[in-house]
Amino acid sequence: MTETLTSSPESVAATPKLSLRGVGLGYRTPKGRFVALDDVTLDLAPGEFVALVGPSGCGKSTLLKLIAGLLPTTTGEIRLDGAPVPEGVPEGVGLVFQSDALFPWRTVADNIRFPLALKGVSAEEQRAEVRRLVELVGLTSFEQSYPNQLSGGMRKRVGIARALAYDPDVYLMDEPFGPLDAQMRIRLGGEFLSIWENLGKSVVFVTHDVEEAVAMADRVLVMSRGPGTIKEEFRISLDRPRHFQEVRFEPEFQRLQRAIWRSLAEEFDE
Ligand SMILES: Nc1ncnc2c1ncn2[C@@H]1O[C@H](COP(=O)(O)OP(=O)(O)OP(=O)(O)O)[C@@H](O)[C@H]1O
Repeated sequence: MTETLTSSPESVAATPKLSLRGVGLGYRTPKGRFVALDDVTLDLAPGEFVALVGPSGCGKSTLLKLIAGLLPTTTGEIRLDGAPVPEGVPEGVGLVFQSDALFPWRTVADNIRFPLALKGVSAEEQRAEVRRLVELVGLTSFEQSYPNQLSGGMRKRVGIARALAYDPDVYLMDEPFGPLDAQMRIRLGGEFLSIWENLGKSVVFVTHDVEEAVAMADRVLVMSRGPGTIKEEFRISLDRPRHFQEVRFEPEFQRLQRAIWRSLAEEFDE
C-alpha cells in the first residue's frame, strides 16, 4: 500500500535542487552486468531533508555515488540546479560517508580548516570559523589532537564539522553515524538535526535506522530489494523544530515508524 505517491506534484518546489529521472546503474562484474539500480526517479526541493532506507545491498550507497558524480549513470539523468551532474563531486555538494576519511597527519583544527583554506577564506576568518565549529561539535579541548588520538565518535564529529566548514548546498550522507554506539548516535543525530534546522540545506541521508530517518527527515523513501528502486514514499509531517529523542514518543511518529517497517518487511519476506 502506497502512503503517498513518489514524486507527487506537491512534494517538490518548482525548481528542484536535485532531480533524478529514470536513473539506473549496472556494475560490470566477471559474470556480466549486475543491475544495482533501476529507474530511480526523485526530486529534492531546496532545503529538503530526504532519508533513504532499504534492505542491505539495494543500492543506497550506489545512488549517493551517482549523485556525487563518483559513478556515471547507465541510464537516466541526474540534474543539480537544473544542470547535468558532471564527473567528480560537483561544487556545492558535501559528502559525509561511513568512513570518516580525515587526514591523519592533520590536527582536528587543521582537518576542519582544510575546506576553508580551499575556499580562500582569510586566515583570521578561518581561525574564528574553526573555533565556532569545534565548539559546535563539542571538541574544544581536542583542537590540537590528531585523529588517531580520538574515539570513533569524536572522529565522526570532526568529519561533520569539516562538512559544515565546507558549507555545501547539498549534503550526501551515507550512514554518517553508522559505526557509533547508541548514545553517540543520539547525540550526533540531535546535533546535526538542530544544525540542519538552522541552516536549511538539502540533505540525502542513507540510514538503516528507521527511527533516525523519521526523527530527522521531511520524507522517508523506502527502496526495494535489488535492483533497487524507490517503492514507497512517506511524508513526515511532524512539527519542527523536532527534539531528536522526544519526538519518538509522539503517536504520529510511532504510526509512521510502523508503516515504514511494514513496507521494509515486504522486501525481506519475498
Ligand atoms: N563495484 C561494484 N561492483 C559490482 N557490484 C557492486 C559494486 N558495488 C556495489 N555492488 C553491488 O551493488 C549492490 C548495491 O550495493 P550498495 O553498496 O549500493 O548497496 P547498499 O544498499 O548501500 O547496501 P548496504 O545497506 O549493505 O550498505 C549490491 O548487491 C553490491 O554487491
